[in-house]
Amino acid sequence: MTDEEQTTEQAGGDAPFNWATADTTPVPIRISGLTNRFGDFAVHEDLDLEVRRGEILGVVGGSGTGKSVLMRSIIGLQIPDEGTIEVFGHDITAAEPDEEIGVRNRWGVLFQGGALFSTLTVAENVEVPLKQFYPELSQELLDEIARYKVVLSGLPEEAASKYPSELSGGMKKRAGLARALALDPELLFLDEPTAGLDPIGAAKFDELTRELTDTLGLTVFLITHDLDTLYAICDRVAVLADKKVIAVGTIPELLETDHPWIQEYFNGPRARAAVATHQRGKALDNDDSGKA
Ligand SMILES: Nc1ncnc2c1ncn2[C@@H]1O[C@H](COP(=O)(O)OP(=O)(O)OP(=O)(O)O)[C@@H](O)[C@H]1O
Repeated sequence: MTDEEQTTEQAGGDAPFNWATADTTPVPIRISGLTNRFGDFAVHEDLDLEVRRGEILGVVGGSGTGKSVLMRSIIGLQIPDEGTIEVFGHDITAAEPDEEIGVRNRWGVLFQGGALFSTLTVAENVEVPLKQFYPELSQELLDEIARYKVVLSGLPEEAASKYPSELSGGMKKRAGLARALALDPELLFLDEPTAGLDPIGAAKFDELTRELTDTLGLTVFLITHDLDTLYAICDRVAVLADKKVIAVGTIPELLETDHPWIQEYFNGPRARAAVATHQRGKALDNDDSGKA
C-alpha cells in the first residue's frame, strides 16, 4: 500500500487520516469495566477511566469511594475481580513478570504520608528503586542521582543525609516525591500530597507539581480532597461515586452535570473560597505580567 493509500484508507470520508502526524503512543492509563470487591462489598463496579498524556488528573470522591483502591489497582497492588487496566498499552492485570517490570519503572508513586523507610536517610530512600531496577549502578552514581532528585523536589541538598524523623511534614512529602521521581518516571501517582500541610506549604507543593509536570513531561494521577489543588493545577477532574467514575472533565464541565455530590462539592462554601483564591492568584499574576 502506498503512503497516500494508507493515509486515505483510514479516513472513511472527508477528513483524511494522516499517519505521519497521528499520535499512536498508547494512552498512559485506560481502565475498562473494573470491579473490585472485598468479600461481598464491591468498591468499584464496571468502572471506566482514561488518563490523557501530559495531564494532571485530579481524582476526587467522598471518603471510602475507592480512590486509593483504584490507584493500588493501577500500580498492580490490588488484583481486580473483573476488568482490564492498561498502562502505556500493557494490560497490567495480565502482564507477565518481565513485561510488568518494563512498565513499573515508568511510574513513580508518592503514597499518603510519604511512606519513607524510617531507618534510611532521604538519599538512601531515593536509592531504593534505583538499586531495584539498576543494580549495576555504582554507589557514587547512586548518590549523585539521589542528590539531584532531592534538589529537584525542592529540598536543600543537606536534606539528603537526614533521616525522615528529622524532617517536617512538608519536607517528608518532598522526600517521598524525590523517591517517586528516582526512575525518571513518565507517570506520577500522588495520593493526597497536600494533606496535613499548611496552606502555604500546600500551595508550594502544588506549584512544584505543576512545574515538574510541565518541565519533565509527566502525566499525573492525583488523589486529593484539596479544592485549592483542583482549581490551581488540575487539567481535568474525575469524580468517584456510586462505585464508578461518574464524571470526568474540567471543573466548568463538571459543574454542568447535575449529580448532587458534584454540585454540593463544587458549589459548597469551601469550593467558593477556593475559586476566590484561584481568581485572586490569577489577577495578581496578570498584574505582575503587566508591570514586566
Ligand atoms: N484491604 C482491604 N480490605 C478490605 N476492605 C478494604 C481494603 N482496602 C480498602 N478497603 C475498603 O474499600 C473502600 C475504599 O477504600 P479507599 O481507601 O480506596 O477509599 P478512599 O476513597 O481512598 O477514601 P479516603 O478518601 O478516606 O482516603 C473502603 O470502604 C475501605 O474500607
